[in-house]
Parts: sequence; structure tokens; C-alpha cells
Amino acid sequence: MNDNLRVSRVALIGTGFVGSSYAFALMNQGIVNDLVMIDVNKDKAQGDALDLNHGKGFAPNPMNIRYGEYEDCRNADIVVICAGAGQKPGETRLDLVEKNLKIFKEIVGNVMDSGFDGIFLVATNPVDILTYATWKYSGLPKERVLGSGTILDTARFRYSLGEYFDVSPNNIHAYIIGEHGDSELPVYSSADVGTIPLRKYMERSDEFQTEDLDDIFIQVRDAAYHIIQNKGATYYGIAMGLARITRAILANENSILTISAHLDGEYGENDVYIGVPAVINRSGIREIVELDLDEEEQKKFHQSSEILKGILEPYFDEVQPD
Ligand SMILES: NC(=O)C1=CN([C@@H]2O[C@H](COP(=O)(O)OP(=O)(O)OC[C@H]3O[C@@H](n4cnc5c(N)ncnc54)[C@H](O)[C@@H]3O)[C@@H](O)[C@H]2O)C=CC1
Ligand SMILES: CC(=O)C(=O)O
Repeated sequence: MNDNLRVSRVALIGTGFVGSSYAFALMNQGIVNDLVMIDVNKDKAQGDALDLNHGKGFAPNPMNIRYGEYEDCRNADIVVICAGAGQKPGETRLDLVEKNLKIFKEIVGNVMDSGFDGIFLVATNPVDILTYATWKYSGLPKERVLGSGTILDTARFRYSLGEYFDVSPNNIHAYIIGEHGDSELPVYSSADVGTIPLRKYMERSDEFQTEDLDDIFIQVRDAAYHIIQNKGATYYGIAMGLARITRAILANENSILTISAHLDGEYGENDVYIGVPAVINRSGIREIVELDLDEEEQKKFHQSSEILKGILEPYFDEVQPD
């Protein structure tokens, strides 16, 4: 049988705003055959599974959806973790570290006790820190533990640049890398619009001004704060991003996506999970794509990495800031 057509199972831990939106995206896109939903709040997971089942008749592909227990993770291809606290208005992602690390120790322990031997995909914030924790707590190879990283920030960036240039975001190649959070950075040096380097594209019209690029980035970096202020949480964007990563894994796509990956010398950094472009396929992270950063970008990326290492250090003693 073609490996791309085999039965695929995702176990989702945490069926709150993000988890249930992700489940809805999976169903609508027909990405997975079997979805098991697990939450400490069993009523919520059970209610979501039933609600989703009622929409199945309108979905593009047959899909088995049910609520379950940790033992159901045993045969999962991917365990996706969206469980834990989210930011309240005014809180940063890094403010969540203490409480969500505790939750993760328990969750990852339970998943591993089931005999799980697949790929972890983490969305809970602070996502780079919790992906590192998942890697440590699980003992799985680093290639099989990834976080959503800056996939959402990159999508927001392409959306905003698309609006600015009045071009589809699909024709814009531009990445946000670094922490999924306040120290992230845009990579303008290698951004392009329809293969034309972005800065060159801007020469087409006096309407395009370099200062606007700073405003666009600030809008992107602070988007979550604005959305949380408006409606308490963000979930549709990340749900689509998680579905995109899931598809890249299960369909063995070899797609380049900005996810949180463990660096082992790439970009001159060691022992940190951070947002970078990487080739994603059925084995998880096939390889990290090293962008040719300019000096300013390199400096900012290093600063972002140092911030993450500084957060990790008290919890994981072998992490040494440079
Ligand atoms: N990586 C990204 O780009 C994004 C990440 N997030 C993060 O996703 C996380 C979830 O956000 P929401 O869904 O809005 O929160 P939520 O509060 O709606 O859902 C969290 C769910 O986790 C469950 N949970 C808590 N402890 C658990 C445990 N020990 N075991 C199993 N389930 C447990 C809760 O019962 C709840 O259903 C937050 O950390 C948030 O910051 C949110 C948006 C974007
Ligand atoms: C909440 C969050 O991490 C985001 O929307 O970017």
C-alpha cells in the first residue's frame, strides 16, 4: 500500500479553544482518518467529539472521531498538545512557563507510559520552552519532537505583506523566525514577492516605504495581544497552522515550514528549541533550513535564542547560555 494512504491517527491532548479548532480544521480538510480527543475535562472532550461527529457527513473524507484516554496514544502517529493555560490580557507567553511545565510533565509522562513512539507536535505556550520540555520528558529523538514555532507568525506576516503589496500571501516568501513571542524577528533580507527580492519589489512604487516594513512587523509581533484583548484568546490561525504541519507529516510532503526545532549548531546555536524553517515529512523534522541572515538578523536571532535559554536554564540544568 502507498505509505501516503495508510490509516493515520492523531491523538489530541487539550480540547480547549485551540484544540477544538484544530480538530475542526482536520475534519474539514480530511487530513486524518482517526482522531482521539483527550482532556482533563472529559465532558469537554466528549462534547467536542460528539459535536464534530454530527458534522462528519459534510466532511470531504471519512474520519473516526472519539474522546479517549492516554492509552489511546499508543498507536498514534502524532500526539498534538494544546493543553494548558493561555495568556490573559497583558500577560506574555513566557509568563505561562511555570504552570504549563508542570502540566507538561504529567501529560508527556502519561503519553509515554502508553507506549507511544510517534511524533509530538506542541502548540501550548510558551511553545519553544514546552517543546524543549517535551523532548526532554519523552526521551524521543529531537527530529520527532516539534513545536508550532513561528508558523502562525509567518502566516500573519505573509498576510500583512500581501495586504500591503496587494498580492496573494501565497506569492510572498517571507519568514518570521526566533521565539514565538516578543523577541521574534522578520527576515527581510531573503523575503521575496513572486521571486523578486522584496526590497527590489518596493522600488516599483513611491507608495512603498521602508518604514512601513517596521510597522508591518510590529503588527505581526503584537497580533496575539490585540486579539486576546478583543476576544480573550486566539485559535483559528494556529488551528490552521497545526493542520498544515499535520498534513506535511502524514502526507510525507517534505514541505518547508517555520516550526520550533532543536538546534545543534545550526545558526550558531546549541541546545535550544526555536522557530526556524525546516523540511517536514513523515519522519518529523528532516532537516533545518539555514537562511543566509544579514548581520542585524543574526544578532537578533542570537538574542532571541539567549532569552529562551535563560528561561530554560533554571528548569533544565544542562542548558548553558553562551
Ligand atoms: N503556539 C501558538 O501559536 C499558539 C498557542 N496557543 C496556546 O495554546 C494553549 C491552549 O490555549 P486555549 O485552547 O485557548 O486554552 P483553553 O483554556 O481553551 O484550553 C486548554 C485546555 O487544556 C485542558 N487541560 C489543562 N490541563 C490539562 C491536563 N493536565 N491534561 C489535559 N488537558 C488539560 C483544559 O481542560 C482545556 O480544555 C495556551 O497555552 C495558548 O497560549 C494559543 C494560540 C496560538
Ligand atoms: C496566543 C499566541 O501565541 C498567538 O496567537 O500567537
